[in-house]
Amino acid sequence: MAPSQDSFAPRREAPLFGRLAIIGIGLIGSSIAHAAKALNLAGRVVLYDREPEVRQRARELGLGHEIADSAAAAVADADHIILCVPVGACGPVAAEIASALKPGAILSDVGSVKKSVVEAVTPHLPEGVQFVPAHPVAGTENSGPDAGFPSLFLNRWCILTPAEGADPAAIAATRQFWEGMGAIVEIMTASHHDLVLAVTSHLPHLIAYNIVGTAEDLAAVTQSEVIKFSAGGFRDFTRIAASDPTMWRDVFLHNKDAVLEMLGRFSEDLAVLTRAIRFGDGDTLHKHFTRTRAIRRGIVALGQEKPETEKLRKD
Ligand SMILES: NC(=O)c1ccc[n+]([C@@H]2O[C@H](COP(=O)([O-])OP(=O)(O)OC[C@H]3O[C@@H](n4cnc5c(N)ncnc54)[C@H](O)[C@@H]3O)[C@@H](O)[C@H]2O)c1
Ligand SMILES: O=C(O)C(=O)C[C@]1(C(=O)O)C=C[C@@H](O)C=C1
Repeated sequence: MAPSQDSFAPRREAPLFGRLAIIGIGLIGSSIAHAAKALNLAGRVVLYDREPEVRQRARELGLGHEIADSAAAAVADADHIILCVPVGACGPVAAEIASALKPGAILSDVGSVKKSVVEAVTPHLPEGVQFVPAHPVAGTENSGPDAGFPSLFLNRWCILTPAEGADPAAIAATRQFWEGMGAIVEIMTASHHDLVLAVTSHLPHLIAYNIVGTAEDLAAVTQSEVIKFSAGGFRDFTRIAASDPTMWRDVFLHNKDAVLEMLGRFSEDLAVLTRAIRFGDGDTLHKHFTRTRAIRRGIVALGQEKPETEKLRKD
């Protein structure tokens, strides 16, 4: 059974926004739709996706209050608009909806990369529309309109990266919206966001994509036993490596500099471990593994580990 509405965040008595428009009905767009409707964060939740079969599925699932047939129709008269499309599509979608945005509206997004999204969206912003970029650091390896669930953002970070001088009221409303879905909001610059996420999210995905590909390439040598014996660490990598190819292609193309910087550091550190193994330097290995174990325990102590959310999802 899905968690009851009140079990993950309190329902608002009065909606925060009159009309919320969500462009892109995948994992994140459908999760926001579930939560915003259940928690009364918006009086009317309108969704649009460029794929007709996704719109059809969203209707069958009863997502939001209405599925629009064009992006312009979805955003017309909307107070808050969230782009939930792959990062490479944010600029083109902003161009598509620009003339339909009403003055005073707050435009936002959920992209996993922030600097390139800001650069792509800002030139299309009409006078009187505020852009408050957001990135909920919450997700799964699943995509599409069936993948969403309302408690996805509960106790997870949501990073806002407003430009210097952005309207404080628009930032405050965006913060309230994400806090309303149970997220913990932090504000930083887009560049800093991209550097931090390169190491905490983008690099781990690249490593997972790489190791699963390598194992597959070695199938002949291992007699395909990678699949049979993949109960432990490798299985965790396969979950991550099952993440959406379009989304992750865009992440790496749009956070190139930060990912390459972190990949360089990663390769240097890997060389140190490689040397320790080659020369039987157990002390170096033991010290390193002790340090990383402490990091994991710190994350668990901070409550940033996922099982809580996963559990809610399965209930
Ligand atoms: N998946 C995650 O774990 C996760 C977590 C946080 C943020 N994000 C970010 O959220 C965004 C969406 O990711 P998702 O996982 O929901 O992806 P998804 O693949 O589940 O959904 C994306 C949807 O966008 C639609 N779309 C693509 N281009 C479009 C366009 N031009 N106009 C209208 N619709 C369009 C697609 O048809 C698809 O239905 C991405 O920018 C991603 O970086 C993802
Ligand atoms: O848990 C997962 O499946 C995720 O990959 C989620 C994850 C992450 O790296 O933490 C992936 C990309 C998003 O931008 C935010 C969250």
